[in-house]
Amino acid sequence: MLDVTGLRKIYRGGDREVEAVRDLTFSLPEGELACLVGPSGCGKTTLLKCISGLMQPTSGTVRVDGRQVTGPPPGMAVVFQEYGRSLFPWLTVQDNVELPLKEKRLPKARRRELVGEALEAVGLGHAAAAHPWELSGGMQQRVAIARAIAYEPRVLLMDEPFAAVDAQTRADLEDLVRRLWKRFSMTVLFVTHDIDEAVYLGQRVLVLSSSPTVVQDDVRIDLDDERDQLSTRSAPRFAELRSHVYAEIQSAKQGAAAGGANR
Ligand SMILES: Nc1ncnc2c1ncn2[C@@H]1O[C@H](COP(=O)(O)OP(=O)(O)OP(=O)(O)O)[C@@H](O)[C@H]1O
Repeated sequence: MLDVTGLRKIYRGGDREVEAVRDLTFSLPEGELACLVGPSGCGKTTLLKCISGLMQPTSGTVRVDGRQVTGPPPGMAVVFQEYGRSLFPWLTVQDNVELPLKEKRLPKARRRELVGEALEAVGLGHAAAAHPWELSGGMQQRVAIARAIAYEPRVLLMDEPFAAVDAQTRADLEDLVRRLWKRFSMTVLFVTHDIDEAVYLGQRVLVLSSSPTVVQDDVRIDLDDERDQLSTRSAPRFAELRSHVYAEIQSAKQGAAAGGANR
């Protein structure tokens, strides 16, 4: 469903060049939930911008469902970290969620149906008439998730979506993402700084090296599909997987400190 091949991105400004992403290749089959972790500044956001067609790579290709991405692809939705800036404060929750569906030119009755279903799915059916500034941070992020879901995406990209919410809300939102992923059968690429979050959520964790970036490791998460914040996180296998991913990230950082000698 998502194929990234030989992706390279160099930022150029004046006489300065930053090679943010060197050579990234990976594929996500339809319906997979994969997490992407890597040291700060390794190019995670750059990668997502290239996948979502917001930015052109310097070389390499991104394909969604076999079609090369040259602009925002149909059937893809993105949830960003900064929910406060991604919702329009002058629109109600209902209108925020409905806006992309108007762009899609769906008839009003269908729009209302999708918005209602998405808000119910994130537990905000009661808040349709509220404005974003009347909601807590966690609720605003659920509105952003509802807006993405209502769009009926086949591919959902999430860029550190829970970085700004408290730990309890974060755990609830993680479980929400897994429920929605199963219910709507989407392909999900979830970017996070948090190793525990990546292992808890993903079927697979892609570990990126430090900049300039390559895929350092691709870890299959062989935990039980039914996950639970208490029992999954206290399972011995969870601890093994998290230690493995942690060690990979440390080695990526050391590789960078020693002159970028990553694989
Ligand atoms: N517009 C830009 N112009 C020049 N350099 C940039 C630009 N955007 C990002 N970079 C550089 O590219 C590299 C990767 O940045 P990016 O934001 O993609 O990393 P990240 O992994 O998302 O970071 P973090 O985990 O800290 O959010 C960094 O060295 C950054 O300084």
